[in-house]
Amino acid sequence: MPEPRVVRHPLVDIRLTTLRDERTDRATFRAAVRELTAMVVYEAMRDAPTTPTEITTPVATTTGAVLANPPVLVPVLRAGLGMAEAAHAQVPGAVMGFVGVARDEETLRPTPYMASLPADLAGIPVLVLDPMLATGGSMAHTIDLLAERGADDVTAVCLVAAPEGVARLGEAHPSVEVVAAVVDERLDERGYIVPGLGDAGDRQFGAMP
Ligand SMILES: O=P(O)(O)OC[C@H]1O[C@H](OP(=O)(O)OP(=O)(O)O)[C@H](O)[C@@H]1O
Ligand SMILES: O=c1cc[nH]c(=O)[nH]1
Ligand SMILES: [Mg+2]
Repeated sequence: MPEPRVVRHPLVDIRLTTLRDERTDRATFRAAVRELTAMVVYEAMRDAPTTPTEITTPVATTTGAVLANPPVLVPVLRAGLGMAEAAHAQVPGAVMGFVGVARDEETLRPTPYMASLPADLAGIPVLVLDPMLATGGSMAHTIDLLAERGADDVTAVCLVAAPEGVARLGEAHPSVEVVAAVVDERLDERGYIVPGLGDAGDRQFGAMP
């Protein structure tokens, strides 16, 4: 597995600071998730091949570009839902699939509850959207579902990743690339990323009763 690709930029750093700050309210947190997602998806698509296309401007004809192989976007519910619109805005032609998985906070194992994905993903780039890569269990489960459908070009697009999750993905799915806004220090004893930002789902949508 390649080293995770981290987006180094002051505009990334200031939004990460907003996300990390416990005083940030829900609406501001969601806005920072959207803004940061645009930047991380931009980086994740850096090497996407394009096909030349002839167009005419008001002044002259010229050669433009279209994506040769648009990706499928797969937000992981709930927290990844906050990334979906911003990622779609970057890649408007993308098809979107959905995976629902909640981590059992006792065992830290992923509990799947839904999947709505294209049946055949062979040869199609897939960007999985989840703000948090902690133990890596939720992402590994999602990529298992994609692999069952033939996916062979998967990128995990995260905002905050832990070294433990990156390592686990490297073992379970060595060909998967991780693109993140930051790789933090470690997990704590409850499986939370340190320093992290807390529970990304709760901070966007509220704690589940
Ligand atoms: O790498 P892991 O140890 O599996 O943890 C990461 C997962 O935890 C969070 O979701 P959560 O389970 O809290 O569900 P939610 O999005 O509904 O809040 C996060 O969005 C990831 O999906
Ligand atoms: O720090 C963490 C770990 C898992 N899920 C989150 O939302 N945050
Ligand atoms: Mg959560």
